[in-house]
Amino acid sequence: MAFNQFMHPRNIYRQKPVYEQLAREYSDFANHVYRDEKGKVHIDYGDIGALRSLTQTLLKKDFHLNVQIPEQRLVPTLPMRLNYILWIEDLLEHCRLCYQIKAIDIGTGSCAIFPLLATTLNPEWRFIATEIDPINLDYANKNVQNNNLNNRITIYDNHNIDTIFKHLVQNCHFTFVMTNPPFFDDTFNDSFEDIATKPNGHKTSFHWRKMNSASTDEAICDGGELAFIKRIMDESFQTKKSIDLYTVMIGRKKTFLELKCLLKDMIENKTLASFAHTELCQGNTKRWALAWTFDDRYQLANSPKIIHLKSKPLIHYLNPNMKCCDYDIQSIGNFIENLLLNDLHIEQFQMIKLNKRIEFDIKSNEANWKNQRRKRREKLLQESMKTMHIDTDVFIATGKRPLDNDQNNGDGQNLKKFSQSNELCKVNLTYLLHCSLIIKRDKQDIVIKMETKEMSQNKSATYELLQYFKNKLT
Ligand SMILES: C[S@@+](CC[C@H](N)C(=O)[O-])C[C@H]1O[C@@H](n2cnc3c(N)ncnc32)[C@H](O)[C@@H]1O
Repeated sequence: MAFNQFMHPRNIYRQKPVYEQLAREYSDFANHVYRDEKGKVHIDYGDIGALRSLTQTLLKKDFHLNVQIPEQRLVPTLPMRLNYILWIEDLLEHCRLCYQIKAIDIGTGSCAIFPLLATTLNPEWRFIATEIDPINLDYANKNVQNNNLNNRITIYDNHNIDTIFKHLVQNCHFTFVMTNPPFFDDTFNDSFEDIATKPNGHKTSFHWRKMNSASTDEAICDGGELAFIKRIMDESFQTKKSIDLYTVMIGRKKTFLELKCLLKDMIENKTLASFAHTELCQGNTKRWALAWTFDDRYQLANSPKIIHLKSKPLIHYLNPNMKCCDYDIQSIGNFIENLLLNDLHIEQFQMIKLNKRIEFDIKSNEANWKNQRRKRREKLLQESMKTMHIDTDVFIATGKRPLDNDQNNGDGQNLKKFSQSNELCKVNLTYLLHCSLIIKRDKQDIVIKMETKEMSQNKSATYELLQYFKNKLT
């Protein structure tokens, strides 16, 4: 379950469900579990019946949703679908889109999983959910009715209609569009592979098509997901601000990178206001999502995202002749704690003192470690002006001194931007910086080891903070 730690922070399935307990409570699910030689309960991830039962059972247990999924139709994996919905919630929060939320789900499947989950989590939201497959349409309608959601979710038969969604938007405004599009090209040459963990714990790579019960309509469209999403993009250029946010879930990294480049070009050509992207992680599977908008009130570029950062630990050997504090783990830990609190004003950190090491977990949305040299220069300048009896108020009030250059102005703006995003990130739980810092011995030496953690928006903040500590720990 390599990627579970990168699931959305509000995803309840970061904690894997306990199959033994589920089997005790739900008899249908109990038919699909087995015990290994140590007595631990598992399901066979290669058995579509078991996966179907798992999704139905979790929908019932965790969301009180009663759902039927027919054989020969796609079985949605719940944690991944939930990741996508939670990211959309973040985007709406970021854009302050809170009222009268009306959405379109393109290709809702038999389960109508996105509208059912999203309206259960957000009692104000309403959906039009489209489908072309007759069996899916039938089941989606029943699933909506059986859960008494027909006043909030409308299933729409898109069959025989050439456009994907733009016909729904005439004289209507929607808050967002979402879709998990059909993924395969009709040439059947797509090698869309997932990595699965066998019950014995070994990893195996398998061809997804052999593993899922999806019908041809569900899984295949001309040109695969890339062509389908390009059609959505084309239509979005006709509907523009009639929909606040356009979002898509993507199955292949290659498609994601190509679409991201397209969106970047559109931003450069000023045909689009902004766009955002994120990773959606579950178990051993990773998907991607993109969002774009034509409305420049919504600054998607600095919206919350989850990126799986493969980071190498940064290790720094401390100088035994350091003057700032004693060369022992306790003193260095206290010195760093003091810097975090009183110099960097970071309040979101934990310090754990263990027998032979001290560990910190640090989160921040303020980059106060930046521009330390400039800050020192400013302080010195102010002090020297005071002794020269020059009125420093003018400079301090405007933030401009004769020595200031564009770089300095830019940095000031950056700091402001970070503190603004602080407000937003409280809800979304992503940070400008999230890292661990460990102080420990390596033979005779003391080292600090820093590593970027999952809620960090990028890796550079960890490098910068290490640089800051290096300058202080002399
Ligand atoms: C990959 S499935 C996704 C199903 C569901 N949303 C989920 O995430 O499990 C894609 C769905 O899109 C439907 N579909 C394909 N082309 C469509 C179109 N032009 N309009 C609406 N739905 C379409 C398929 O029938 C299929 O159910």
